[in-house]
Amino acid sequence: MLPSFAGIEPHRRLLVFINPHGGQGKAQQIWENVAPIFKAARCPVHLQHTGPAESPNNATTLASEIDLGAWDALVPISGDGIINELLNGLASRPDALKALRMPIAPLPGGSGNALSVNLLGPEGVDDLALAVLGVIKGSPIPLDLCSVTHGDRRMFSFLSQAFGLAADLDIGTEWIRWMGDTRFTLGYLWGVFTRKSYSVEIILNVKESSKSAMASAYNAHQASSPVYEPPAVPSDLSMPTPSLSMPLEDDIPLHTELKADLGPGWHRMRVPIQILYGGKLPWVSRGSQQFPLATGRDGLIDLVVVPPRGVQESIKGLEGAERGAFLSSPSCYYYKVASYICRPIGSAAKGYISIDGESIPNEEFHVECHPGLARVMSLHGRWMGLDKIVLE
Ligand SMILES: Nc1ncnc2c1ncn2[C@@H]1O[C@H](COP(=O)(O)OP(=O)(O)OP(=O)(O)O)[C@@H](O)[C@H]1O
Repeated sequence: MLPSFAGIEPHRRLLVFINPHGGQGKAQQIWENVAPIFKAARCPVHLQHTGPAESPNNATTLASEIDLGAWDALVPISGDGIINELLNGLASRPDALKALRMPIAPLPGGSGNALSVNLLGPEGVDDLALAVLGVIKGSPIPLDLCSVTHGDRRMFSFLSQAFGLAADLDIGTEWIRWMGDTRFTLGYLWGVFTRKSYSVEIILNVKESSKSAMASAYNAHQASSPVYEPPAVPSDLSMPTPSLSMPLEDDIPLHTELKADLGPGWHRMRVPIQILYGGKLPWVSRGSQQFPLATGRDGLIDLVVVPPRGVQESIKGLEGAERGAFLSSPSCYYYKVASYICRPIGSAAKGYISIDGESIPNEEFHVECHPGLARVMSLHGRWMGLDKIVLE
């Protein structure tokens, strides 16, 4: 047995979710291809097809009713939308903290498959056998979750919150999902040529804003990170509640321009932007490392803010997306925040807001990060970001 597999219980009991509608509609076929491997590994399996939002087989509803003692992992063959639904279903239970420790072990079956890219890397995500090995022999690692509050609704996000062009290119291209992740590039180009600016008020609790300090911390983390780490248990065992109810109008220094050097503490900006993108994991799709400084387990949200740019500069911004090259651009602002609020203003209040790739109503939303709430089955024991960040 490989040393990395020591301590892994064999014959995992797997609850497999198939979304026949996800991505290019290949989930069923993927299952038929991999089922013999699970049989050979003698993993007891139960298949569950998911249904759309209003159906009783909606993944959120299914996860809220799972018998936790009956399974060792949940295996969605889907995109990131079903993973978001499963996490929200687990989080909705009275025993949420325990339920969220049920590992999610994804097999990529959507169009973006960002969680799988983060677990296996952009090349590894094409290797289905590797993903299957992760289900059978992976180890659970902690996953920070973000609590997103909008109106009177609260949901959990594991991947990203997007506003401006970043949301338009995702939600606005749902109708061409058959293209796979090419739809994101086309959506970006479409947005660059048609809409350039979105007015927004951003209130953020900054922990770090120096790119070089963040890069050094990231490099130290990547160099020192043990491959297998016991899952962290959240210190607060009550479910976290939104806590952004402080008086906003008076107590926060007002910044009318974007600045790179925001000191620690609360800041407010009223600015036109092209992109506002918050996230927890390096990759948002196979071709795009939007949060290259994310370690996935620092209890902070990586927040990228891009001011309006011309067509040429915007297209240049695509260069090196797979290595997060935009990070070196002085016109892209990158912050580590504990929480933030986004308030679309004026005509921007008509655009899309995307949470983990799913659309929510366009209205003010609040985000805060809760470390280590969920578990994901990982073959490598860490997120597959760059080994080292070098600012260009
Ligand atoms: N049987 C079904 N028929 C129609 N829609 C479904 C069905 N099952 C689930 N859904 C819906 O599919 C969406 C999630 O799809 P999924 O995450 O698998 O793929 P995706 O959106 O293409 O992936 P990605 O996020 O990687 O782009 C959710 O909105 C969910 O409600």
